[in-house]
Amino acid sequence: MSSDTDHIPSVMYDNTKAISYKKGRYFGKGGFAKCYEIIRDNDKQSFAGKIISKNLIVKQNQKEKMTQEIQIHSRLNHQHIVEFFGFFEDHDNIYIVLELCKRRSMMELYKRRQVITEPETRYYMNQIVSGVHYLHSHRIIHRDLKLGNLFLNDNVQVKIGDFGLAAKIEFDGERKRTLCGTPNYIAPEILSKQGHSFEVDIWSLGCIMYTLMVGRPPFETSSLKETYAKIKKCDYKFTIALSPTAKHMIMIMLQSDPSQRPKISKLSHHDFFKGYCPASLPVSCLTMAPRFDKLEVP
Ligand SMILES: CC[C@@H]1C(=O)N(C)c2cnc(-c3ccc[nH]3)nc2N1C1CCCC1
Repeated sequence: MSSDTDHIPSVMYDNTKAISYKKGRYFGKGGFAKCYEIIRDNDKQSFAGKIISKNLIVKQNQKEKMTQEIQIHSRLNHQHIVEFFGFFEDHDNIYIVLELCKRRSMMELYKRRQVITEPETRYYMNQIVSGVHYLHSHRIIHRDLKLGNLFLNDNVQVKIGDFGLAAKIEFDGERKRTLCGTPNYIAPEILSKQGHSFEVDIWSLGCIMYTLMVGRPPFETSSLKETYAKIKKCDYKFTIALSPTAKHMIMIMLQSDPSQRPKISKLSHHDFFKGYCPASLPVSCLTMAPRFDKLEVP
């Protein structure tokens, strides 16, 4: 609930770096945060600001989660991860300064297009897999990979964001037991509290690829309880014809047994990526299906 005690000033000061920002247009809510475009005064560069009222994070564990998100995100540096520019606070709020992704996220793309072509799916999955490979090689699990966290910049490049549920694997073989929050594409081992690790992100990637190519999430039903039952039984069907390699790639990611799912390093070599993959996509692809003249040689 948005309490009206939130006071978000029109000018925000980062006293540690002596930088000030002007508050721009409102983007919407992201968890506890109210999100705005913020414009840096000295060079007029625009950023995405995540502004969290201190009234909302009073409990110790909420403070710890906030610190964990900042601690994890601030150390990341990759072409397909949202850039983290810094954070600061004043009496009322905590401010997180992030890369502005002008084309918002793949959720908007999905809402406009419903389904996308195989070449487009290769283009997006290639970038998402590259970003997740970086995370896993730095022992970070994202744990909430979903279309709304896959941001798009003006060049239609994917940027993985929102590390609010992310965790660091501290030692080999560590299985996380708790997850405070509800991931959108939640893996079966989280539901059955078996302990979880990197494999949950592979499950989410399977859900993302299925949703992009079929036009709806694999386990969607009218109630959360029913959806969880389908996830536990791994009960999903392909209701439209996909190419054999696309179907195979989705199937190996959507396996109940986490140990059977491919590691992220293996995924990038899957046969699915051997088909035509555009080097870039025009912004028109966010609203209309493209026609690729380099169609696959039969
Ligand atoms: C700041 C939070 C979140 C985010 O993490 N990023 C990187 C982001 C970037 N550009 C945008 C952006 C919105 C409109 C143009 N760009 N939005 C971002 N969001 C949205 C804001 C509302 C929910 C999640």
